Amino acid sequence: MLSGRIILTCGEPAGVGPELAPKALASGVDFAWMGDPRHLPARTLFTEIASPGDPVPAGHLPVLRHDFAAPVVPGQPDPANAAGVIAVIARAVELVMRGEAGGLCTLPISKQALKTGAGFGFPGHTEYLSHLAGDVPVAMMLASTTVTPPCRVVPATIHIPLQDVPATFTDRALEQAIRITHAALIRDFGIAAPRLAVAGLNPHAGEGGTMGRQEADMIVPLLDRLRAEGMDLTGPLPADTMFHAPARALYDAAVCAYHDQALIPIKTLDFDSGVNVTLGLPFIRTSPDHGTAFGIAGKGIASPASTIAALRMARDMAAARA
Ligand SMILES: NC(=O)C1=CN([C@@H]2O[C@H](COP(=O)(O)OP(=O)(O)OC[C@H]3O[C@@H](n4cnc5c(N)ncnc54)[C@H](O)[C@@H]3O)[C@@H](O)[C@H]2O)C=CC1
Ligand SMILES: NCC(=O)COP(=O)(O)O
Repeated sequence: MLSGRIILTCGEPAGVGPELAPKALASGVDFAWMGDPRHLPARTLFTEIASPGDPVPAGHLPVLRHDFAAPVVPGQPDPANAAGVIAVIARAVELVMRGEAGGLCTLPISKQALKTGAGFGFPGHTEYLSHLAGDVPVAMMLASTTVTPPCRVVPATIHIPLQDVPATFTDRALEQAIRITHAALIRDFGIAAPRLAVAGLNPHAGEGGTMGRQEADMIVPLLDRLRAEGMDLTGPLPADTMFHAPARALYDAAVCAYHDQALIPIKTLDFDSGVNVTLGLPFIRTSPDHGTAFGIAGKGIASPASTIAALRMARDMAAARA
C-alpha cells in the first residue's frame, strides 16, 4: 500500500531511541516506528502494522515489527543486536525507495557497536544510505530549527580522522559538497537563490598563505570557477568568525572543511532541536542531531525535541517534493 508515512528507524536499542519513539507522537507527524516492540518502554501503547500506511487506533505508535536477537540493557549495546540495527535501516530504505513510505527519519546508532558487533563497513548512516541508494554522492547537513538567523552547516569531509582531513579536503570534495548543498537548498528548503559561505581550512583562512596554502591554492580558484556559473559564494572565510548571528545573516548554509568545524557551531546554538539531513539522496532522510546518549538511556529523561524537529522536517520536505 502506498503511504506518505515517515518511517522512524529504531537505531541502537540500548540508547535513547526506544524511549524517544512514543514521545515523538507529540510531533503530530504521521510516522511508523520500525524496530523490536520488546525494546519499547513498558506501557507504550502500540499497534503492529504489516505495511507502512496501515491504520492504528488514535494515540497508538504504529510499529513495523523487526525482531532482534537479544533483549536490551539500557546503556549497554549488545553485539548480538548490531545486525538487527543495520537490517532495520536497509529494510526501511527499501520501503521508501519503493514509494511505500514518504521518507526516513533515523534514530541514532552507535557506530562503534555496529563495527564491533557486525563488522559494519560504514562510518555512519550518511555513508550507508549513500551506498543503499546506489552509491550516490551525498552531503551531511545539520540544520538548526529554533535559531535566527538559522545555522546550517555541511562538512565537505565527514567521518574521518582529523589527520586525514588535509588530504581528503580536495577541490573535488569541496565542489561536490557545494553543488549538492546548493541543489538541496533549492529543492528541499525552498530557497530560490541560495547563498553559501565556504570556510577555510586553516586559522584566519590561511592569512594570505602565511598559515596554510589550501585557501589560495585550492579554495579560491574553485570558488571563482563556481561563481562564474552564477553561484552566490562567499569565502574562503575564517571559520572562527563566520558563525555569530550577523555573519549567519549573510548566508543560507556554510560549507566547512571537516566534521567538528561544522558541527560545533550548530550543536552549540541548537543542540536541543538541531536536525541532521542527508542531502543528495533520491529519498528524504532526517535524523535528530544527537547520538545514543547511553548515559541517560532507559531513564525516561531524554528530550524528544530533536527527534520531533527531525520528523517535522522530513514531513515538510516530503510535502515540498510532492
Ligand atoms: N545519527 C546518528 O546515528 C548519530 C550517532 N551518534 C553516536 O552516538 C554515540 C554517542 O555519541 P556522543 O558523542 O556521546 O553524543 P550524544 O549526542 O549521544 O551525547 C552527548 C551529550 O548529550 C546528551 N544527550 C544526547 N541526546 C540527548 C537527548 N535526547 N536528551 C537529553 N540529553 C541528550 C547526552 O546525555 C550526553 O551528555 C556515538 O557512538 C556516536 O557514534 C552520534 C551522533 C549522531
Ligand atoms: N556527528 C554526526 C553524525 O555522526 C551523524 O552520523 P550519521 O547520520 O551519518 O549516522
